[in-house]
Amino acid sequence: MRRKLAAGNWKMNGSGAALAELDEMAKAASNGAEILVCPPATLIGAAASRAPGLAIGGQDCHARASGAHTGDISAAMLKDAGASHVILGHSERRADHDEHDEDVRDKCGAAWEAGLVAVVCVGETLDEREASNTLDIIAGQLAGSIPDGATGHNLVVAYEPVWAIGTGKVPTTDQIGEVHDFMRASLERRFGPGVGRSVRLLYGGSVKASNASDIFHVSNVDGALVGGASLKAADFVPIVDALNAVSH
Ligand SMILES: O=C(CO)COP(=O)(O)O
Repeated sequence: MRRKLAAGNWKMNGSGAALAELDEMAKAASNGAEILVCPPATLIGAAASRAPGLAIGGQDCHARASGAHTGDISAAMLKDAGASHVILGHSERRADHDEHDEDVRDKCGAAWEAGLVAVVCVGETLDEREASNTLDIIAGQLAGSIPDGATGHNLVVAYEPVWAIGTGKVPTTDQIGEVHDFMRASLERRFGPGVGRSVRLLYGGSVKASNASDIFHVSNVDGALVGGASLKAADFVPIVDALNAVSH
């Protein structure tokens, strides 16, 4: 059985005052699903101290352990600050920082070296979907962004269609199911059935309380990676509740 995971990506939002939101989120953490919050790096230490019942993650790490990389943060530093997870290869990093699959793969290796769980993001653009290239894009990103050595403990994969992020547009449940079943089969083929079946697969892109339940009933959806609706406990906790209400 894969433990369900509700993950929040705060992106570049939140100052110290936002940490109060974690208190209500932490209360929801005893009901089954694991809850992961990835605040800006400046808040990781305080978030981890304030809400020990939540998993706390970074939103990126450098591929190297240390060195002359001004402004960057290593995986070991995230771990030292209290993080247990790190989001890697988010489409905003791929677009804004010119990150490619090889970069994500190197960062993933660094995350594992530091003992962090990597939440590797994949997803097609609207042009790619309209050209019927979605599964090819996902196959390439999975193969290129995940190093050998994945396990159900060190890897989570998030399917985030770029066109669904922050837009209010959500794929149909059939479209989500097609990609998630495809990702499951790809992981089983590459890493073997045991590992392939144990890696958790999240859907991300305009998840809200109103659509969460339908999404969580899709096969091979083990949870969500939530952006805007993870900033406030009043929005995020109902999503966690919807996840806990699903029995598959
Ligand atoms: O990018 C996302 C999470 O990583 C999704 O963002 P939204 O939930 O705001 O669409």
